[in-house]
Amino acid sequence: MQTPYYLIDKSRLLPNLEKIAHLRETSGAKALLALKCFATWSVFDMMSEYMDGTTSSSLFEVKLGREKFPGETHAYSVAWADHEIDEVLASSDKVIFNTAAQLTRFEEVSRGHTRGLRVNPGVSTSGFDLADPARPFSRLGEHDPKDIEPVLEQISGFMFHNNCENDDFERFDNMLGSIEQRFGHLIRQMKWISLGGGIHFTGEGYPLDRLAERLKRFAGENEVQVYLEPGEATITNSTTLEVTVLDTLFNGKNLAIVDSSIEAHMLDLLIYRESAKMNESGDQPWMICGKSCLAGDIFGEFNFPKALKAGDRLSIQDAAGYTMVKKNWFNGVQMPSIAIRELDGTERLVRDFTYDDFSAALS
Ligand SMILES: Cc1ncc(COP(=O)(O)O)c(C=O)c1O
Ligand SMILES: NCCCCNCC[C@H](N)C(=O)O
Repeated sequence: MQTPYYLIDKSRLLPNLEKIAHLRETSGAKALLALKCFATWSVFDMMSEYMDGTTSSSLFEVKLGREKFPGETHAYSVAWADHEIDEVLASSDKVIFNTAAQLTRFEEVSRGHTRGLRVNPGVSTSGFDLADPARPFSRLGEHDPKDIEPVLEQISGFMFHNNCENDDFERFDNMLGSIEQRFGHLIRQMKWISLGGGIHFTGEGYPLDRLAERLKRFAGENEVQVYLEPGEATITNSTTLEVTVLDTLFNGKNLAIVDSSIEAHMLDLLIYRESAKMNESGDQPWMICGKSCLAGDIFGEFNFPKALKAGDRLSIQDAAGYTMVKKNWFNGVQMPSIAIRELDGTERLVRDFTYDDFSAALS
């Protein structure tokens, strides 16, 4: 297959899905895939056997969830536009408003639909200001019980999303405790509560059964159906970005230029200033660089067993979350195709991109 391409390996996706299924069974919580993180629908048939549906951040994600992923479709957006709301309602099972003002604005048109409100608990686990829903002056949800009380009658659920790559169960437990302390009297008047995404419960060594027990207790004590919205936890470590070395040079360090671009194909790494991951080792350090014009288009520095040369194939690990949904045509760099490795080891191409797609993205 011609590089670059994202390779979704079902045998690496499966263990995550099995953990999700275990959590659902033992806790009673429902799990919705957060499409903002991963929306490559060619594997939705498999994922939907282990999950309850999808949640969204826009009208188009709502429509994709409804069209491609069997099960429940939750519709959330930071703000719905007047011209969107009819389609949002037609394609969703629940609509979640970000503010009481949006709920009020669309109260009449959404009457009869299952409705919820995003609540911002004011605490989060994000180490990144950029991804911290509880950052100062956050626009993400209502934070004051006084502003929520007047609209309580119109809703049956809340959505909290305040975790970010949180692999620390104690921290999750404490934060849920503080949510109960501050909003418990309101939660107990609801039928369902979504606790959002950002819990790294599919990670190695995560105490899944303690999480299940905590969620079950939360659901029981508050008499609510719990939902989780895992994005990253669902697809972590399932996918690689397959690239080829196009050129090498030396400028104080060994540099290899590959047929991909961090800015175009793994943008989150650049945004959050993180290195890509590679399963390589050896005593030869190489900097792996992208082919866009951006000086800092660098995937990271890795050790290899021998010198790299043009034509070498490399696999960049953990390339599913917030990659394919954010890929772009910067510099007109060839957009990676998407391929799937089936459970029997066979690989098939499910999407490739051509000059026509590049041209059609603009006018
Ligand atoms: C409301 C909501 N739910 C779920 C998620 C998914 O988070 P993660 O991919 O970290 O699990 C996000 C991330 O932005 C979110 O904002
Ligand atoms: N790896 C660096 C942090 C990634 C942040 N995750 C994506 C966004 C997140 N779900 C959010 O709540 O904004």
